[in-house]
Parts: sequence; structure tokens; C-alpha cells
Amino acid sequence: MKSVRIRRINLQQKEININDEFISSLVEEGQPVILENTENLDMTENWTVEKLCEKMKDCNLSIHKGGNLTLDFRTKNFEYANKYPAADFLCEVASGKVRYLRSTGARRKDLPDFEKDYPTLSSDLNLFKPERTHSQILRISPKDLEIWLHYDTLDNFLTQTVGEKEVLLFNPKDAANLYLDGDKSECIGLISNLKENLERFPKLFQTTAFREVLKPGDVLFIPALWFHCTKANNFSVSINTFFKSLPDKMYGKDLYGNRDPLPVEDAAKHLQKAIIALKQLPPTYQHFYFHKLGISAACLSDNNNSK
Ligand SMILES: O=C(O)CCC(=O)C(=O)O
Ligand SMILES: [Fe+2]
Repeated sequence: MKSVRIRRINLQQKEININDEFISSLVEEGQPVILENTENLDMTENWTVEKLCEKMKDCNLSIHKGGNLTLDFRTKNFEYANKYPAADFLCEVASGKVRYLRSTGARRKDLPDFEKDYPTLSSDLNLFKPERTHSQILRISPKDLEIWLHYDTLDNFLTQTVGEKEVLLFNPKDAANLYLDGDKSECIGLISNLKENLERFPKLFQTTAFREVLKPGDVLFIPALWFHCTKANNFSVSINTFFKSLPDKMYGKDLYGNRDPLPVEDAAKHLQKAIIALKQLPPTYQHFYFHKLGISAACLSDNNNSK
């Protein structure tokens, strides 16, 4: 596996203002980048666990709760707990228990809106909000908590506020070597257990990992479809901002930022029909024509698994 550092841009040195024009240039470039000196740290330096308890005292949270710091969405080695008092959650996180907050909207069907949902926190921050923001999510993790490798279908700014966080990204062009199951990968704990993953998943050797450690004040741009996993090096608070860059009509209703664009859903339906049509033929014809039409074996097995 080749490993490269994610490019950093010092906004103050380069006298860059984050505005929609600058954001469009990042989207167009389509590469991950870390913006530093974003001047968003004004008041968050005093976000100790005690201070956060005070600021969030009226909040009840929906959290991930488990026993293994390497969270795995596919095997669900955690459960969800609702109406969790923020003070309990924060104390448990600070003492290293396996708890993770990915904030949800005020009601189950609402998109997370950090500014509105956590006004006592957001007033301490100077977060920029792209014009076409989809949702803004508060993420709190204990030391050493690692999130599974996955991609999202929206572009994303991940702002690190408290603690350091290691990040590992892959270009979507590496998808064939990432052992995908839907939008998640079978490779779990890539940051904590890279060696074991390379032994078990040898195609990883053919990928290029984009790595860095985010420090408070850093903002990581994760382009849509780039695979990512993160590991908190300390008690960590981050906020991520999902935003849209395709035409509005291409996005369906999506609470989590990972629904495929509508043209992809449309294409999948057509493909399904194509597979059903070809399956009327005897096996020799099927194999020949699947190959000729460029339908991969992976599509066929997906089709076999679907109801
Ligand atoms: O660092 C985390 O907690 C996960 C970040 C993430 O997956 C995202 O911002 O999309
Ligand atoms: Fe993500």
C-alpha cells in the first residue's frame, strides 16, 4: 500500500477566504485537502469535558454504545441508545468507554443542524457554511475510537475542534481493491490494525492511502465518494458539514448523506431489468452476453442476493 500525506493549505499565509467560489474550486479539483488556520477556534479552547457538560446539560443524545473501540457497522458491534443524558455520555467518553455521538436532528426525521440543535456550542465557533449545506453533525468520540471505512455521497468538511484525529482516505478509483459491501468496506480497523488487514485483504496493497492527523482548527475536505475512516487520538470533538455539489434534482431525500444520486438509482433499476432479460437465455448465452455488455460478475451476484 502506497501512503501519501494529505495536502495542507494555510489559509492565512495564502490570504484565502473560504467562500463559495473557493469551495467550488476544491470540489472541482476533487482531492482531499486540509485547511489550516481557519480561525474557527475562538472559544473552543476551553471546551473541557466539564465545560461541555455545562453547555450540553439540557441535551439528550442518541448515541452508539459498545464494547470494542473499533466500531464495525456491518457486524454491528455496537447498539444505539436514545435519550442519553449528555453529562453521562461525556463522562463515559472521557473515561474511555466505547461511546460515540453522531448527532441526529431534533426529531427523528430532521436533518442534523448543529447551529440550531446545539446553540450553546455553535455560538463558540465560527464555522463556515457552504451555500448548499445539507446537514451539520456533531461527533464526539473517546480516545482510540475508530470508525469503519465508508464513503458518503455528499461533499464534506470535517472540522476538528477538540483533540487530535487520525484520518485515512482512499480515492474512489481504488474501490475495486477495498472489499466493498454497499457503501461500507469489510476492512475494519485499518488505522489500528493495518498489518492484519493487509494479510486478510491483500488487494489493499494496490491502493494509495491518504493520511494525516487533524489538529484542533484543521478542516478536512472529504470529496464525495472518497472512502474514509478516522481514529481519535484523544477525547475528540468534531463537526462535519455535508454539502451538495451536483444539481439539486439529482439528490433524493437523504438523512445520512450516503444515498446514491438519483441517476445512479435509476441506472441500477435499468441494470436489474437487463439482468432479468438476459437470464431468460441458456447459461452459455448469458455468460457471453453479460461479458459482451460489460455487466460484471459483481452485479450478477448483487442481483442474486436481492429479493
Ligand atoms: O470522524 C468521525 O467521527 C467520522 C467522520 C465521518 O465519517 C464524516 O464526517 O463523514
Ligand atoms: Fe463519513
